[in-house]
Amino acid sequence: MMMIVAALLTVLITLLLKSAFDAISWYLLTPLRIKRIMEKQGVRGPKPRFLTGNIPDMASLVSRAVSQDMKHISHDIVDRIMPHFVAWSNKYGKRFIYWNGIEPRLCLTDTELIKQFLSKYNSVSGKSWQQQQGTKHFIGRGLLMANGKDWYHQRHMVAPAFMGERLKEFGGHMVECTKEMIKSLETALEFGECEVEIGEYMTKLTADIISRTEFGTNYNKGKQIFHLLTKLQKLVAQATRHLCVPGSRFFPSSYNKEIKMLKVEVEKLLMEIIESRKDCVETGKADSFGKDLLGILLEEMQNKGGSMKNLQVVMDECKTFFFAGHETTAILLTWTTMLLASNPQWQQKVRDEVRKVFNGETTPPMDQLSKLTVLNMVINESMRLYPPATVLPRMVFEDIALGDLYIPKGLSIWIPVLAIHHSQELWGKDANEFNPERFASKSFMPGRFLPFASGPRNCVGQSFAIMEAKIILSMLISKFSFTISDNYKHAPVVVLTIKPKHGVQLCFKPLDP
Ligand code: HEM
Repeated sequence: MMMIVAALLTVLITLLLKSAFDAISWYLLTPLRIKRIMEKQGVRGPKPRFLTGNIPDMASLVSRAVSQDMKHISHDIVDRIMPHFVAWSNKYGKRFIYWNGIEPRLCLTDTELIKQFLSKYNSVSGKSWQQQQGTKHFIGRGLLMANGKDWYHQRHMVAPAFMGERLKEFGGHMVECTKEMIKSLETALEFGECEVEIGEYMTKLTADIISRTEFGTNYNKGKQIFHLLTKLQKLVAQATRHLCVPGSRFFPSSYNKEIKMLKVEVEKLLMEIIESRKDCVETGKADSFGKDLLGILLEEMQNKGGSMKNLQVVMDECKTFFFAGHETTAILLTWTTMLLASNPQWQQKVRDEVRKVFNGETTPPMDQLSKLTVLNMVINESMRLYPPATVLPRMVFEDIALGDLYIPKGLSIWIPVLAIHHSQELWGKDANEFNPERFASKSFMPGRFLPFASGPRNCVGQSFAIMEAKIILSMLISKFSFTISDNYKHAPVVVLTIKPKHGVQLCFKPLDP
């Protein structure tokens, strides 16, 4: 008996010692090692605090910078959105290191190194533990958060859904949903409302489009799921703030409990859709799982033997695509309409082009979308000035050599997309002006325009998003003219993506048919 107790105690003590060593290594030794290696190479940065690193400094700089609205519409917003980047790059130079909690991050603005890193080192870099943990209950290990072999497999599974004929089929959903949005705008105008907060319309529209793309005929249940996911996203964002406190994810806090409850509810609804699709195929009512994204994922799962693990991947993927594909596109559309409303000459140029390409049709001919080159220039300029994803963080999992830098395993590379997009050095003196003409020539420097990231791990939904933006904007602009309302207050802020704090109020006028 004594021997069993002694053996159990030994195991327990060994486990405790191992956990203590892992925690010390994770919270102290590894970060200090990285700091020393980077300092030897002349890369310095602000002094971190225990556990929270530079998070409190960032939070206070940002909250001061965005405390007031801007006096007028100016696109000179880097000081406002990334005051910490401006302060630290002025003090420590173009490359500096700062601490997101216990995670050291190397800020990199050198376009050549960025290009090299994103294209060459994809297989040894990815999403950090902190990023994965922060989104675990929300999007799980879907494509956006997967690493290594899992990422490779998932990417190859979903990529075909966003190419060629499949993409064109999704275009049909986009046109139908946009028609409904235009109808509701017309109804609002008939009731005498000429001022509209366009962000709300765009958010609803892109959510409708992604629900139909993912769930086809189960679209209404899809919308219910996405409503719950939006709630879940807000709670998860709150919980993420405490991730630097060891063990915080196990705290029985009210939001941790609510997160778990919502997750269960979302997955229950997803399972109902999946089970009904499987039933239809098994009973011969349908000969495939469907042509929507869920159908493609289920087909793939069946080919792989269909274990419970795969089922979890399918559910995580459905949640990921809603998250990654809906808010980003809504934001792009909201900023682009704001830019077109405040630049009437460009609005007219786009309208003239759209009329020529539509050639009397009320809906865009799918095979002619590539001819909307002026609109494409405007969309690019909008994403340059207001990139929905303002930063790209990637963790390095193996020691690598990047240009003249030796990057140790465990360091995250932090690419400040917004600052790069506004750099006068890279874009010229008018970097903060709206000038779509700069995109007239296709030969722009690689590494300086990164709205969709670049390299093998770029945005898999890029063509989908551009097609969606072209369809929505072309249909909108051929029906209405719009100007900025006097009530619009320019106040970009970052809440995950870069958003207008008070929305974008526009005055709409129907055009003669
Ligand atoms: C204007 C719209 C969009 C922008 C600006 C955008 C931007 C991005 C960026 C910057 C990334 C890389 C993120 C990172 O690795 O940290 C990304 C990845 C991703 N995006 Fe998008 N995106 C947009 C629309 C979409 C749409 C419409 C979908 C799907 C329907 C989508 C699905 C994804 C997925 C699944 C990933 C992860 C890809 C991977 O890791 O392999 N995105 N997006």
